[in-house]
Amino acid sequence: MTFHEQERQAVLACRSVSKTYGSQTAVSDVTLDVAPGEVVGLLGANGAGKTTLMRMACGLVKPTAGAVRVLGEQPPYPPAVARQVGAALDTPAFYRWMTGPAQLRSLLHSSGLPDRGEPLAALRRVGLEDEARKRIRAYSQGMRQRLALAAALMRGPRLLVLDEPTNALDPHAVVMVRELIRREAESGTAVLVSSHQLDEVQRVCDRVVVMDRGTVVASGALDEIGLGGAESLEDWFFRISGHKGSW
Ligand SMILES: Nc1ncnc2c1ncn2[C@@H]1O[C@H](COP(=O)(O)OP(=O)(O)OP(=O)(O)O)[C@@H](O)[C@H]1O
Repeated sequence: MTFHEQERQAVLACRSVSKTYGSQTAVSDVTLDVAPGEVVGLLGANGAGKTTLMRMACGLVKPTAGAVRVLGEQPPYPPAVARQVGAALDTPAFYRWMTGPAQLRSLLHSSGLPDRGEPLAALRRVGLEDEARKRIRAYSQGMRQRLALAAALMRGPRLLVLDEPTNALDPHAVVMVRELIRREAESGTAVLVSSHQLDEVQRVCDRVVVMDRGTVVASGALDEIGLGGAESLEDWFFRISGHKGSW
């Protein structure tokens, strides 16, 4: 497949993307595709550039150089494309006085969409149906994280961008999120997910991309990166990054 055919097939295509903040390079010359039905894990130490790359993918941060495309369109995404992007990034901004269903409904309305039952269905998918009457200010951190996931899923996205979706979750919720991500991918959604939980990444991702100080230092399909014998993704990560204990 040629480079251009590959780009046409990808839901998300990042081409030589960089982002600098003053003299600080957050992301440098990253090229990355995510195809329909593929789950790509973004790995790397704190400050490696994962969140910045994900923000650029969602059109929230403008690249200093290079191009990002979702479904062939560059940011700012037209509404028809923006609706196909579901994102749960670091600290979601919720109206804390609202209930979960009211918050999700308000997100639908702000994009000009009616409520056809998506908010309650999404809350059920993340196991928050019993919290429907509670105001968000009374949610635990894990509940807020699940609400962010519900918001990302609600509109049936073709691209799902999840920044550390399980970091505050209890073990049952971690399994639920894993199954949910796999189910989304099986239905054709392209998923880009960052995580420091390498055992989870190994369970859920088809391919991993490792970033270090803004650049991609390794990448590959999980069945191709040569996890030797009993080697885990964690062992592989430390072997290729050569700085055990730094994240
Ligand atoms: N708005 C900003 N202004 C200045 N520097 C920034 C900004 N956002 C990110 N950076 C810097 O860019 C680099 C990459 O940050 P980023 O948040 O993308 O890393 P990360 O891989 O997501 O880290 P973590 O694993 O801790 O979430 C860091 O050095 C960070 O300090």
